[in-house]
Amino acid sequence: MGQVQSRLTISPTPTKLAWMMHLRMLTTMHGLCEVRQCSKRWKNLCPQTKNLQKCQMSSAGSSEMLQVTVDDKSGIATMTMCRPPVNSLNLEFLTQINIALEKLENSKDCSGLIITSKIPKIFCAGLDIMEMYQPNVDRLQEFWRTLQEMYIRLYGSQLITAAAINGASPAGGCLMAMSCDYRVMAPGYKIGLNETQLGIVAPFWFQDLIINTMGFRQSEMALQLGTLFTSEEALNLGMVDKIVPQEQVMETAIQEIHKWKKIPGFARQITKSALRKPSIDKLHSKREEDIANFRDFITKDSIQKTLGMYIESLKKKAK
Ligand SMILES: CCCCC/C=C\C/C=C\C/C=C/C(=O)SCCNC(=O)CCNC(=O)[C@H](O)C(C)(C)COP(=O)(O)OP(=O)(O)OC[C@H]1O[C@@H](n2cnc3c(N)ncnc32)[C@H](O)[C@@H]1OP(=O)(O)O
Repeated sequence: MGQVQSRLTISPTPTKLAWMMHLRMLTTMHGLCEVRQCSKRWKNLCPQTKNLQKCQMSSAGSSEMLQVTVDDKSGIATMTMCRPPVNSLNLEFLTQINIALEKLENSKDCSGLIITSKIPKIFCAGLDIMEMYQPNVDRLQEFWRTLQEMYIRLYGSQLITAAAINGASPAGGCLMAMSCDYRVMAPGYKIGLNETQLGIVAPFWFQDLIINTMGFRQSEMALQLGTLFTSEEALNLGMVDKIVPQEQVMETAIQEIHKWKKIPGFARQITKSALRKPSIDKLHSKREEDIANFRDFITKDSIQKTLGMYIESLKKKAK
């Protein structure tokens, strides 16, 4: 077990150096645990368990935001989001997700990943709107880069990935789910890219992802209208692959990954990469431009006003 953990440690190879420096900068800026400290925690925790390895990847004071377990019999990892109240994705949370994705990707003992939520009725509420409202521009840009990173890692993962969608999944939550290979959802929730309803625009890579998932015509309607679909509508459109009762969502995701594991891994990975690489390469080639577009768009007075009104409407609704 201890050996398994040490293989999950991020090593500073030249290809990873830029990413490490980026993480270091974030840890310094935002008080997150250092990568090496995270690895140490992982090492320290795991020998205490038998089949199930548990890793707390959170910074001190925000423990359990992200729980990662790896079943060492099946090699299936589960990443459970628990950032109350609604698992919204802020800079620190995204950074933790990226660290976990990198570790799992590099682990020889992990072959599949399930992403799910611990918060009742919520999978993920998308981006933390507070990151975009009256922002510090440096942080805003870093936030967007970190979101791009999450998409690149998850959509491009060699692992078999499944979203166990056990609650609402608007916007960035939908992005996360659609970046997986398979989506199983509980009935009665909403999912979709609702950006236009907030007065903002889903960037080109969100658009590419939904088009890749459910085709152009349905995507152009969904994107312009900012439609949030019921689980049943999402199934009919191909946005999700299966609906099962809430209590069967996890088990169904596990069974599905077992099914995919029967396919020779090398062939499956090359096929996945060939299908997804063009979209990922496109973002790679336009990354800085996309960050600048996001910054310029979000910091417009008119967009700030609209976001302010949206935040107010959410707060009123919550009362
Ligand atoms: C031309 C170039 C273009 C370049 C690109 C430009 C721009 C693109 C930018 C970004 C893309 C954006 C992606 C996104 O993900 S934006 C986020 C979208 N998310 C939403 O709209 C979801 C909003 N939330 C809800 O609908 C509901 O909260 C819920 C998730 C369905 C849950 O409902 P529930 O009734 O259970 O909870 P409450 O509504 O009472 O909420 C509780 C509590 O949480 C706060 N909250 C909700 N969502 C968010 C969020 N996304 N971020 C931050 N905070 C959130 C809510 O305000 C309540 O707070 P309170 O303090 O009042 O308790």
